[in-house]
Parts: sequence; C-alpha cells; structure tokens
Amino acid sequence: MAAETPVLPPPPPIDDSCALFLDVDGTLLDFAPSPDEVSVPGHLREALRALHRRLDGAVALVSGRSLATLDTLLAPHVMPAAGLHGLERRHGRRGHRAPRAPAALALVRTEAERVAARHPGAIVEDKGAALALHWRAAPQASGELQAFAIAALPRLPGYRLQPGNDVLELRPAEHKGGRADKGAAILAFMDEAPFAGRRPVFAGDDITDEAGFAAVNARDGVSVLVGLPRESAAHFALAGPAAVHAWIGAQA
Ligand SMILES: O=P(O)(O)OC[C@H]1O[C@H](O[C@H]2O[C@H](CO)[C@@H](O)[C@H](O)[C@H]2O)[C@H](O)[C@@H](O)[C@@H]1O
Repeated sequence: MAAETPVLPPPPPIDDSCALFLDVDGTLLDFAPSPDEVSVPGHLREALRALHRRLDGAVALVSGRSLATLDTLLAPHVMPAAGLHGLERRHGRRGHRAPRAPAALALVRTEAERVAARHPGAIVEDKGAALALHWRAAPQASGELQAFAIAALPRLPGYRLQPGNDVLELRPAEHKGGRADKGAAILAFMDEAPFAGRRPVFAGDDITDEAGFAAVNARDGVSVLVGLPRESAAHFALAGPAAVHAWIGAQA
C-alpha cells in the first residue's frame, strides 16, 4: 500500500524577525483560465504594503512570472522580486537581468502558437527568455503541447523544461553559469539587508517552489506548501490563497 501524503500543520505566525518570500500564482492569487485574467484583490495590496513596513522591507515576491509582469500586477507598489523562476532578480539597484532569448526561440514560439491555435483556450506565453505553453482552459491540448515542448528542447541549447500547474515551460537552465531557481534567488536576498540575519519564510504551491522550500529549510526557516496536499519538502501547509491572505494579514 502506498504511503499516505502527510498532513502538514499550519505555519507559525509571521513575526518581526522574519524575512518573507512569496510565490504569486496559486499562493497569493487564485488561478484564472489564463495568465492575463488574474485579479489582485485590494486587501492583498494593502496587506503586502503593511508587511513591507512592518518587516522593514524584508518582503519579496519569488515568481515564475517576469519582473515586468509582477510590477504591472502590483502597480504602483514596486517590491523586491525574483522573476522567471530565479532567472532575474531585483532588489533596489542589486540583482541581475534575465538572459537574452536565443534567436531559435522566436521560431519555436511561432510553431508553438500554431499548435496552440488548434486548441481554443490553449495559450503560448512569451516571457522573453522563457516560453510557457498553457492548457488550463484547454485540457485536451495538454498532450500535444507537452510533446511539442519536449521535441523543441534540443533546438534550444542550455534550456530545460519547467513543469507547472497546467503549463510546461522552456527556460534557460542556468544564468551566467550559476544556479537559477527560486532557492538561489531566496539565498541571494538573504545575503542582503534588510533580509540578512532574519528567519526566512517562503510560501509556494508549485514544483518550482520546492527549491525555495529546500533553501529556507537549510536556514532553519519556515516552508509553507499552499494548496492540495502532495509530496513536498515543505514543513507547513495552507489550503489556498485565502488562507495565505489570512496568515499574512494576521499580527504575530
Ligand atoms: O511562480 P508563480 O508566481 O506561481 O508563477 C508560476 C506561473 O504562473 C502563471 O501561470 C499560472 O497561473 C495562471 C493564472 O492563474 C494560470 O492560468 C496557469 O494555468 C498557471 O500555470 C504564469 O502565467 C506563468 O508564467 C508562471 O510561470
């Protein structure tokens, strides 16, 4: 008989010694049929602003979205953030840009769009250096889109597949020869004020968030899996974005 997925306890309250790292889709925001259809509730903007003040600025978004998209979603609030699963990072004047897209990616995108066009609701999201093939609103496209991405991978040297929630991405594996994942991004923030010296806390829902969980666990931090129970390195769990909003909105 297969071992049951353990039921994880809720995370402890966020206190003033924490450095808080937050995934976006599926953690702060409810999923929508397409990337452009998400909505950011007013109370969430307020909670993020209040936390930013309370933790002396030690709050960052750690997302698969691009920094430009995160800024648009949260405008006018501009937060420290890592985008494209750690391929880009911004903290004031520090951080690094995403690598340039190789010329071959443009042709791969055009071909992916042709595949997606056969399935109403399927979406190709151009994120610059990364390309995401979405099937949330077109589940029947899942097999064809995944097969396309797997077949296209050898045409993009240095790229790898990034699975996610009803999505498969083609993305650079590394950046400037170094690790480019959510864990590396969190550790880079933790080397900088005002994050340094605090206890890292990271909440996320997806496979890409596992690298973040491992990073905060290694620093005796708090790792929070959001959503349905599954095998994970996280030590704590919350049921979904509404529970995350209540947690980050509560005073320790
Ligand atoms: O790391 P995250 O901040 O969670 O970003 C992961 C991906 O999120 C977006 O896609 C997901 O959310 C969409 C909107 O709810 C949904 O339609 C899609 O099915 C999800 O996979 C975003 O579009 C991707 O670029 C991010 O990598």
